[in-house]
Amino acid sequence: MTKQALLLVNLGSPASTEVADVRRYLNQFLMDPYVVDLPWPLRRLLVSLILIKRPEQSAHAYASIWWPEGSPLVVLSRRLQEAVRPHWTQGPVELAMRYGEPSIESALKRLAAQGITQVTLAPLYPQFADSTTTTVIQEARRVVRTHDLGVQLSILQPFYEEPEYLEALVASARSYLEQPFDHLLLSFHGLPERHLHKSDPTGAHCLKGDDCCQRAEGEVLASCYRAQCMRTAAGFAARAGLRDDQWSVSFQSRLGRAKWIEPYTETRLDELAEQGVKKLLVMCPAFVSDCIETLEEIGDRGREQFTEAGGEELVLVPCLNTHEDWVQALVKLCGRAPLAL
Ligand SMILES: C=CC1=C(C)c2cc3[nH]c(cc4nc(cc5[nH]c(cc1n2)c(C)c5CCC(=O)O)C(CCC(=O)O)=C4C)c(C)c3C=C
Ligand SMILES: [Fe+2]
Ligand SMILES: [Fe+2]
Repeated sequence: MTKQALLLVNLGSPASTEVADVRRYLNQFLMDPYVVDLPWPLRRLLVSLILIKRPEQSAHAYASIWWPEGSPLVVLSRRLQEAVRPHWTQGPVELAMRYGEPSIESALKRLAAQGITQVTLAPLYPQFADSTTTTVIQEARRVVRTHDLGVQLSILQPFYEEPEYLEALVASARSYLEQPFDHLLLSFHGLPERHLHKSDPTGAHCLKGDDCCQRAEGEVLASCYRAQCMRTAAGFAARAGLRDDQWSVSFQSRLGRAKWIEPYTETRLDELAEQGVKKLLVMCPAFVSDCIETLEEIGDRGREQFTEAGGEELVLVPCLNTHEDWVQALVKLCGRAPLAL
């Protein structure tokens, strides 16, 4: 029987916390036209400006969360790969990173060298964005085409409101939700507003009115990152049995001067402390593996900001990582991935 390989793809990290490695990683990441979506000369100029100070700051942040085995994101992704292996019986399970190593190119070439012709590509992002999902798919297609690998791709679709994903999220958070808390903040990675307008197929829906994301359906929902985040949050809250006043949504990791989607996590942390929230739970459902954005931005800086603003305790709920229910969910979702045209 023809083997069906599974290729899990996460974002990637620098090779080490050395400033030079962080600069190389940030350059590859930010020069991706799906991430900084400006014409090449402007993108080159802007990224070069960012690369003056950012590598040093980011290297410092990475050093504060780095594990003896390496970057948490890469280590946790490897552990996920190992956990998925025994359940994916159709063929080999490979892991790649969109930026840095192991690359999508090396993983696909390795599979093709084993005679694999069918690959299920799994971008590990629950919500769709050009800067995550599209760039992974395009890179995989480029590699297959350029190296004439003769590989046919099936592609895991954004799973932001798939019951298996939401139920795994609830199971992974259960022990935290059972303890007393004042509020749950669901903090998603942010996105420049411009990216939403670009992927809005109607050109007239996104960011029009306070409830455009709640109203999004069909092709608008399929391409709106913010609307998908709202669906994840509402689906999670309903399954976890939370009242509407017990939770809210925010967006973190803003970079540069452009307007990013709101509300900003930084603003919400101050507001919640001012409103008298003492014990705050924070979950980050845009990330399936803990990484610098969860461990450092929320777990370190966010915690400090919240307590300085008057809060008492910020508890970071771990990402899905290798939770058993998530492993089972991922295998099921990947098993249903449609063949790409
Ligand atoms: C224009 C810049 C960025 C966009 C757009 C963006 C979208 C985006 N990113 C993730 C997931 C992750 N991002 C991570 C780190 C990270 N992101 C940016 C910038 C943009 N992201 C930078 C510069 C960095 C590096 C860290 C830093 O210098 O601050 C990570 C973690 C990587 C790690 O090694 O731990 C993840 C994961 C999503 C889901 C997303 C769009 C929705
Ligand atoms: Fe990012
Ligand atoms: Fe939208």
